[in-house]
Amino acid sequence: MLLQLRHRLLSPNFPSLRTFPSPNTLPISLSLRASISQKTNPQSSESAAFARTVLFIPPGVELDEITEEKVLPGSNIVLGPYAGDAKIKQVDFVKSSNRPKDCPRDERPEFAMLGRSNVGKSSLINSLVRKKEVALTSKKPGKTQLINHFLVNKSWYIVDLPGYGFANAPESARMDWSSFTKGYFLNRDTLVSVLLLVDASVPPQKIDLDCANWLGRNNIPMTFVFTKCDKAKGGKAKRLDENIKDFQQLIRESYRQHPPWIMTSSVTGLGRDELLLHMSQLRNYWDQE
Ligand SMILES: Nc1nc2c(ncn2[C@@H]2O[C@H](COP(=O)(O)OP(=O)(O)OP(=O)(O)O)[C@@H](O)[C@H]2O)c(=O)[nH]1
Ligand SMILES: [Mg+2]
Repeated sequence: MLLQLRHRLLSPNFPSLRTFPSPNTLPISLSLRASISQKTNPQSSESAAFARTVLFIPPGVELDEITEEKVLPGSNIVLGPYAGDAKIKQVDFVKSSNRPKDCPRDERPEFAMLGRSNVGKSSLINSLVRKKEVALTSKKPGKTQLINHFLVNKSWYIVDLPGYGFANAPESARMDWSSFTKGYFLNRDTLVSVLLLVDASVPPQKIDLDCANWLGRNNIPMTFVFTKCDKAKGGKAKRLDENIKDFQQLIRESYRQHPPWIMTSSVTGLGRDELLLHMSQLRNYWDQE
């Protein structure tokens, strides 16, 4: 069912098949929309290659239908015919599990929040559902310790996970990541996509790239969600844009097609509606397969 989608999202890079545009045509994140309007001319094979490698083109969209308006602001995501039902009317906490096998088994589709401790996973959940304390957050890393399932509109799950890369959490509270990753990510048939959160206010971190590469190698669909994009006041705006661009450049070295990415802030709500639309198109496609 997911194979087709997974394939579209994550084609591991084989050097002989590289179709990346030359570096000077690569867009930087904040000027992506401008770049697209200059380049999405369906008559040109260069622009088709550009669109295919840089944009996330969901099922049901033909290359020659893509216009600038169809790309969600602050992202590389093209909106397709499966988008809809992006409003959150109800959210219910269902359960906390400390083992993957204790997670709900009712076949509803789910999205998992993954990323370093303190990157803003729990905050993003609260922002998406527009409630302050559905998921508990903290200034101190290591707040979320269990697998938490939240049921949205009685039909799909958002899953809050403990962060990785926080060495100072007490041993008893720390997750065994090797058994967790195997147990959860590799066997969770209802996982529509991982939302891999990356802090846009710091330069690319090896642990995030390792995580992305592990997901890619295992054909687990992912969307990169850049967090804390409000931390861009004054001179920091350029730095934030450079962090995102540098991260994307590193990812591009591993993928023939770029996975979807989007810029967000849980403080200002930036990217919230766009991310919900993206999740709706992945979910609706998943549902009908
Ligand atoms: N400026 C800013 N701060 C944020 C944003 N998102 C989260 N934070 C802050 O970052 C800190 C960590 O947020 P959490 O949501 O608890 O992070 P987490 O990824 O769930 O962390 P763990 O549960 O420890 O893995 C808190 O102090 C948040 O207020 C954001 O978009 N902008
Ligand atoms: Mg958390």
